[in-house]
Amino acid sequence: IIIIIIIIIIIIIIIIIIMAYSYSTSVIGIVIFYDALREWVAIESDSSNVLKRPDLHHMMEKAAQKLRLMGGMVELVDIGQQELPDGQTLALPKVVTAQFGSDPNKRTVCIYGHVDVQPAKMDDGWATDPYNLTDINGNLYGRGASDNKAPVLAWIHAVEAYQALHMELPVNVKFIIEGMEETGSNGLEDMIVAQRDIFFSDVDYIIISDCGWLSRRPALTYGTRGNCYFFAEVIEGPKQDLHSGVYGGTVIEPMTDLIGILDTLIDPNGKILIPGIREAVAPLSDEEWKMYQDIQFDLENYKNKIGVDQLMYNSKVDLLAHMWRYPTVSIHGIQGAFSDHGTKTVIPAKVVAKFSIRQVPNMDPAVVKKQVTDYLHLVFSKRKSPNKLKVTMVIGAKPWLADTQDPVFEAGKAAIKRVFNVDPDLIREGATIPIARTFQDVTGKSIIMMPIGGFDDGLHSQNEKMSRYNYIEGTKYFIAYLHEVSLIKKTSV
Ligand SMILES: CC(=O)N[C@@H](Cc1c[nH]cn1)C(=O)O
Repeated sequence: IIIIIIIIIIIIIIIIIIMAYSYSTSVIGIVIFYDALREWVAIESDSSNVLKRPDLHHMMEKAAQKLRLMGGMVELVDIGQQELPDGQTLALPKVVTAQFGSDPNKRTVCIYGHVDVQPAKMDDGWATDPYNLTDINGNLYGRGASDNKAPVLAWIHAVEAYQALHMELPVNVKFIIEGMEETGSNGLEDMIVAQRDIFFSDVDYIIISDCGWLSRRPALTYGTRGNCYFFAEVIEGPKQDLHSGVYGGTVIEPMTDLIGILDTLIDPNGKILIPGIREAVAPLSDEEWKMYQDIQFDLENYKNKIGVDQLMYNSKVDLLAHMWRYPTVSIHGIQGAFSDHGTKTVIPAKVVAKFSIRQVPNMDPAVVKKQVTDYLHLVFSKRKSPNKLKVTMVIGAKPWLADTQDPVFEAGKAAIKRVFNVDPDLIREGATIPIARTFQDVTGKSIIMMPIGGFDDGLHSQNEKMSRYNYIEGTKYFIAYLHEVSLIKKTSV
């Protein structure tokens, strides 16, 4: 009996030691992850604010240094200058490239991410300082936490995990990290073209983790919409703003012309009225309909999340289809309009409408530009206004769509199954990641989007966050993916 008791005590002690060890290592792991994200979020790398450009340069240096310390072959690639509206120029943040391993017998993956952020200030309505990562109930709040600093770090931690365990990386891993994503990835396309036969020559797959899940269920993303962004200016009206009491009723008002033509873009049921746009859209196949049907998505949750009682469509399939694979027109604003508090009785002399049309297969931004311009001029001419209309397309980003049968998606599904023990949703993204299509067109490589962001992370909004769960489990998922993607080689070579 004494011997049995001693054995039981020894077993209990061993169990306690193992539990204490695993707890302390997981705590250390969490602290390391947390500290890394805290340090990155603390840098106000807002690419839209020229005054923050030194912070952005610092952010790129910091990312490069992190990869250097891990033993990566790192370069900071100069991508030139940005031309500002006032004609001045400003150095673009360098693009960080890094490489871990160059074994020709292994697959090579290239991780794309960005470390610039959208603007954020307390006055916008943040509950905590946007640049001081704050942990509340398992959520890490801070600007850029989800978009895109934690996902970039999660990929870095995945490589670190192999290193910490003294395990050989199963694939060669490259990184391409930019600092201008939030303002249109200036300079990156030229860099990709220039590096096509150099940096990208041995890359098999390009991975982007710059989007989110649709629900609590992990997802793989196989498509994004593009975007054509227009300015419609009504000009050559009065030479300056006028008093509406004194001049109202005597002049043909630019704002009335503008509102009149804007109202002809889309009807109240969401039907785009510009001839040719709807006709170009690839039809919804039965297979696609079935895929949407199987996706976990709750319309009531969605309504609650955005705070509306009624949506444009009442069925899940219709809603998802209009979110991902049909075009839409959004009117964003009117420059020159009176928009302040108060009751200024002004007739604005010159107004510029900003609107955009999300692009889907098989739309072509060059064709859309002509369709929109011709249509608006026709509608405007019918008004017989003495004012002039000028239409310009300032962004023309194409949609991206991947083949979900590509082995790169099978590897993603297997990694999700391994870590989360569920089959992922295969989803599309209504927003635009212009560089995805550039990667596809320029390099010809397979692209996959592997989000780890939550559906409620508040990207670009107040109180952006990344949950601890998604950050940590997301890192495990990336570790598993590097393994799964290496198996593609074994079966197909
Ligand atoms: C991911 C994301 O939010 N992308 C932006 C990019 C964009 C498109 N047109 C202008 N900017 C988006 O709005 O989709």
